[in-house]
Amino acid sequence: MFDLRVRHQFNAASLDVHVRSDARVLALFGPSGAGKTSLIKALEGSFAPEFAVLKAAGKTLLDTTQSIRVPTHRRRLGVIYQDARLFPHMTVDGNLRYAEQFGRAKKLNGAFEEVVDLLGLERVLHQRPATLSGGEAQRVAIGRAILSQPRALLLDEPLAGIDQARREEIIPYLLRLKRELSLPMILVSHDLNDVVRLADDVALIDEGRVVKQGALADVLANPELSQFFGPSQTGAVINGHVVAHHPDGITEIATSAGSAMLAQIETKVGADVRIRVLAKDVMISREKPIGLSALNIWHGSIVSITPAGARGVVVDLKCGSDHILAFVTNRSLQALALEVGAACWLVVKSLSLTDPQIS
Ligand SMILES: Nc1ncnc2c1ncn2[C@@H]1O[C@H](COP(=O)(O)OP(=O)(O)OP(=O)(O)O)[C@@H](O)[C@H]1O
Repeated sequence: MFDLRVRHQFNAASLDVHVRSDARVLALFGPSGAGKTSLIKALEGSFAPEFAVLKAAGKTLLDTTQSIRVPTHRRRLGVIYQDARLFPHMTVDGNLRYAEQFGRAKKLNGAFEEVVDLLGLERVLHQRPATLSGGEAQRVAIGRAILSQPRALLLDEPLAGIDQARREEIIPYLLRLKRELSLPMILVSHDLNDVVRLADDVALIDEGRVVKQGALADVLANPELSQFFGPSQTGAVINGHVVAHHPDGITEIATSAGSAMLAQIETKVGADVRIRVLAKDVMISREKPIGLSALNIWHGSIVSITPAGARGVVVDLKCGSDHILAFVTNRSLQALALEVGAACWLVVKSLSLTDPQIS
């Protein structure tokens, strides 16, 4: 749905990227100054790179080799920035109707009500932007973008200016958009939690280059990238579905690795979830552990062992059809005689399973 090629030399930095994705939600992830915003600006038309071939949802928006340059106002991209940028003198209703009216000549019957409902905006329709919380303002900005009937949504750090509690409030709405609208989206973020919850594909960008791109689970399970993610963020994502909420406050999730138990979540029984298993939270045992308080004990075999810094390695384990990464010190590597092909038991404390969300 996106094919984005950009080359540009700034004074002190250069950008040379080719990002491709057919997924519903593509995340651009990387540190500050990596080049993510420049890519979004090139797409929306506010930055003209020296070389670019930009395609979104089947339409070529810019091709410097063929002098194709769709004017900004005809690119039909809904862009959502860190700040909501609403018209301050209009109510929420006015902001949304403006987008509906000027977005495209053809008004879609029922679309307004549907978007208001989708984003939970009924209660604030008659308020002015100054009286909205950051989360509400962002939801209005998203609604406004959708009502202009874009070919794609570009979300440039939409949650960056919002405190954690409000972020938790917005993410379910973004997941709803993803589920209910057939609109390709690009999410720019430097927060891996947001990427894990929303994206299907991810492109890792650093210093103006693509470090890696592909399906989210594949990229996050790549042990070579532990240097990029760092010791606290390295970890695989596995998919599962909720099997039961037990009376003792534990939710049980079925995964290909086995049952995963975690502190109760609100997601309905049967719903799909994603679970992030951080490499620092996984212990390895050669024997089946007994008498441990940890609730998640899975069996797997070692696929690779990759050096990660001076003190340890990242062990890639295949459990069922999933890959799980574990940080292991060099001392434990020796003591357990870990090697490729060895069968192991993995121990993950229930509370270490993080960020389950509807996928
Ligand atoms: N107009 C410009 N003139 C000079 N350098 C620029 C310009 N725009 C971007 N850059 C440089 O290009 C690099 C990429 O910037 P960009 O804003 O795209 O990064 P980013 O990944 O979006 O970072 P952030 O998350 O901080 O917004 C940076 O080194 C930045 O200083």
